[in-house]
Amino acid sequence: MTDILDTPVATPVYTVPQERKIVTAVPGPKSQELHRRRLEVVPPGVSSALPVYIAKANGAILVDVDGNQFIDLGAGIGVTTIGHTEASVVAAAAAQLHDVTHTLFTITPYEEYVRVAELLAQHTPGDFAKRTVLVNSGAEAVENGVKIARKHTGRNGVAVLEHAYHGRTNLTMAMNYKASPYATGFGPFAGDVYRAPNSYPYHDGLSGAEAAARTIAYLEKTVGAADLACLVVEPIQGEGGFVVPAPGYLTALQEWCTAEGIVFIADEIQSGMARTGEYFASSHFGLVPDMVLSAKGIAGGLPLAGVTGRAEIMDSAQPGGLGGTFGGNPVAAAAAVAVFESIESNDLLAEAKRIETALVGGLTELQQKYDVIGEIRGIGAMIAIELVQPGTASTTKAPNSDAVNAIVSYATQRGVLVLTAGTYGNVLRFLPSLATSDALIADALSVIDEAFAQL
Ligand SMILES: Cc1ncc(COP(=O)(O)O)c(CNCCCC(=O)O)c1O
Repeated sequence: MTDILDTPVATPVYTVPQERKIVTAVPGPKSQELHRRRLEVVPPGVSSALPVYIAKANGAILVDVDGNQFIDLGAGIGVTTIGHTEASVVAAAAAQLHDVTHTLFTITPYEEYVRVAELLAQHTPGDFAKRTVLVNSGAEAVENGVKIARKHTGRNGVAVLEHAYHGRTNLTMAMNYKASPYATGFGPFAGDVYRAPNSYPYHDGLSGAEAAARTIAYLEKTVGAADLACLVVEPIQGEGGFVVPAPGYLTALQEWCTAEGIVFIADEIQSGMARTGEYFASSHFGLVPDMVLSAKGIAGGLPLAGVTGRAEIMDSAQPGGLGGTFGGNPVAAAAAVAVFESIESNDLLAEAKRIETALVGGLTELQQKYDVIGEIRGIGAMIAIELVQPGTASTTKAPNSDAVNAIVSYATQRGVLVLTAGTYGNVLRFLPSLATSDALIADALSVIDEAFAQL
């Protein structure tokens, strides 16, 4: 039998040369003109990390209106995981646009929604009956996961972890750890949300069992299991800085939840959909969540999110209790089917592992040169470096956000788009699409090497 790794993966055909190219100042003149227009009609609350206006995107490359080409190491914060304008996604969405663009699934359903629910049942961890409700955004998925857990348990309490991020709606703002810029001034916030210490091995030095005992003790004292509907956990914390918990931490939390009748919800909105080399990061930790939340990469750039859970939990919601006008839109659902098919046909789980090797190898070389690189962490194509003040990597590990900002600025001027993260803004995160070649990663890291040398 041919090993899947021996199966030739089709060489993708790109519509944009996969190379970095800077031909004007960044931002260029056309971007600057567009920015002037934007300031007249878009509030500053909608900020842009890099105010260059993108005219085309394909594979791992963004092309701005001035003809500059950027290596995109952010994928729109983990959305274009299989590559920008991936051919099969474009074809599936285009075909669907000609057939059905909208009916509202809760009025007259259509197959694409059902097919996505079947694929999520197949690829989320756990061999049991599952149900999925499709919505439009990650925060909407979190909101629906919480309300279904509350209905199922008859309890109100929502437990979350330090350094978590879950969205920008009223409930999810209350669930986030960092207030600014997401929540400042936007209160009052939803109640019955209880935040406990997480596992952050680089800083706490705790084993998974020790960190889990701390989390559980905190929740038992501040709210009590009997009042908790759910515990919502990112297997790898995204906006919090790609914090990978200590081995055993997450399964210890899940065991406690199971024993106490608390719904364990894995927020896989940033870590899911092949990003880490598994369909869902939970699999790396032996987790079988009661509910898995998906979004971002699921539809290749189109807005779609899923709440997938044990049938007996999901079926707690009364008929008509779940829905929304655009939830599971046919075009987004068709794109999602193409994403799942592309992950299989192009062996993208292996590509994520390839990218981990390329990124970790290159970043390890940089860490040997620059002592401000405190830790390299992450899994698959979800890798980050935490930057610390010089000389503190093995002592206080004091955050160094100035270095992060200087590196991002240097890199973007030279055609490499890399994103920040972390509660203290001192994390550089790498979320490249799985279409990013080793050569592009090496080129991008050479620019980041120059940036470190300039610090
Ligand atoms: C784990 C996790 N859960 C939930 C969400 C929220 O998903 P939405 O699709 O942005 O609502 C996210 C979104 N993270 C990026 C936010 C970007 C921004 O708003 O500036 C996440 O990472």
